[in-house]
Amino acid sequence: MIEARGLTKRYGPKTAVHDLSFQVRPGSVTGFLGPNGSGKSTTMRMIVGLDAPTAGTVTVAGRPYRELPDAARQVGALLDAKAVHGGRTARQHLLCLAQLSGIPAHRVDQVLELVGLRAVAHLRTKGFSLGMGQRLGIAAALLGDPGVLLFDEPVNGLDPEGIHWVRNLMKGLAAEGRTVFVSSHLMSEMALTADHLIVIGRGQLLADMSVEEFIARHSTGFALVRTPDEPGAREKLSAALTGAGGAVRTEPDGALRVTGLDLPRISDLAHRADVRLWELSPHRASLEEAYMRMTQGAVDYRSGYAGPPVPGPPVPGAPVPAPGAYGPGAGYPPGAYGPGAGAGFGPPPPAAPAPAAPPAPWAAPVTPPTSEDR
Ligand SMILES: Nc1ncnc2c1ncn2[C@@H]1O[C@H](COP(=O)(O)OP(=O)(O)OP(=O)(O)O)[C@@H](O)[C@H]1O
Repeated sequence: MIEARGLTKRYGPKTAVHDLSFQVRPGSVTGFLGPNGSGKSTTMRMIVGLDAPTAGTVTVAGRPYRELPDAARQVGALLDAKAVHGGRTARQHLLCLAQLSGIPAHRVDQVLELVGLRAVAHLRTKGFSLGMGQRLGIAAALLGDPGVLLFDEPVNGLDPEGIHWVRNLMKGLAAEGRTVFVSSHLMSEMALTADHLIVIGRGQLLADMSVEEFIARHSTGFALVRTPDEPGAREKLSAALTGAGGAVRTEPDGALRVTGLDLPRISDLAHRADVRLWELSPHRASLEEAYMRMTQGAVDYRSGYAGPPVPGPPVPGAPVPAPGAYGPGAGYPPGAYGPGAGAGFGPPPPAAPAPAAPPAPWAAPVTPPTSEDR
């Protein structure tokens, strides 16, 4: 188990991690999610003693990493796959690490096989592709057969087959009872890989819950309501909906996004307010959208292109939804989207976790690089 308490890291005036407290438990994959620069790598570095906390503590199996007896056999980490001496072969690189930690040489061949690099073990790592480098980093993390594993963005640079392999590897390691902590900035990836999520933004904890709970809380239904472009129509409807207990926001395209009221009620309220409707359709927020909404105030680096619509500001006069307005029970009643619930209902939530993959054949062969790569 990994346990952080009030963990804080400041670099001069910059607070990279602020008062983080969480536990990462054995037997499951815990996803560590946050936008770029949110403090994931800093947190992981503090877990393995590469950075000292400014305040607070973080322990592995009850002790700070540096006080762990035989730490290399207890904790394995992939933090920076590029931190490899390019002049060494993959096997030499792992042998050096093994010797430093008193790990027998035969374990090197085991992990090379496990990560699918056996065929290229004799090649210098400077010719390795990004994906091969990631596999080598994963092999290094597995060398000591540790009970606690940390992976910082392990699918970076991997092709779909490699991503699938990493996913199964993480799940397999957790199924063996290990503690698996894996960072990513992709909610969609974590929804498929992790059992539990720790979400941070600007170094602070935003969510700590199971993936199931995250889905239950954030994949709530909402209705999109569109009125003709008549003066005051939208405002009149918005007032009627909020008066009836709905939460209303304006989408960038002018549609109203309504939670807390079912479709027939919205229709009745519109009728009573004498507002015509051009659209009344049910939707579900995707997990990616929920994650973006959760972290949008905590993004350090934003592109000029705003991307897909994130809910806009509340309609003038409409109350801002209370915390939890989008939470359990705030959307349509269970089954409102189910079979037979009505025509024109939207698609199911797109990012629901996939069924567990069958036991993984972890070793996946890698194509050796061409001579140009070397
Ligand atoms: N050694 C350092 N000196 C100064 N600032 C640092 C240092 N390391 C990290 N930071 C800053 O701390 C913040 C958190 O960085 P960190 O690398 O931990 O984030 P991250 O969530 O891992 O980001 P990414 O997903 O982009 O890797 C950033 O603003 C970063 O610039």
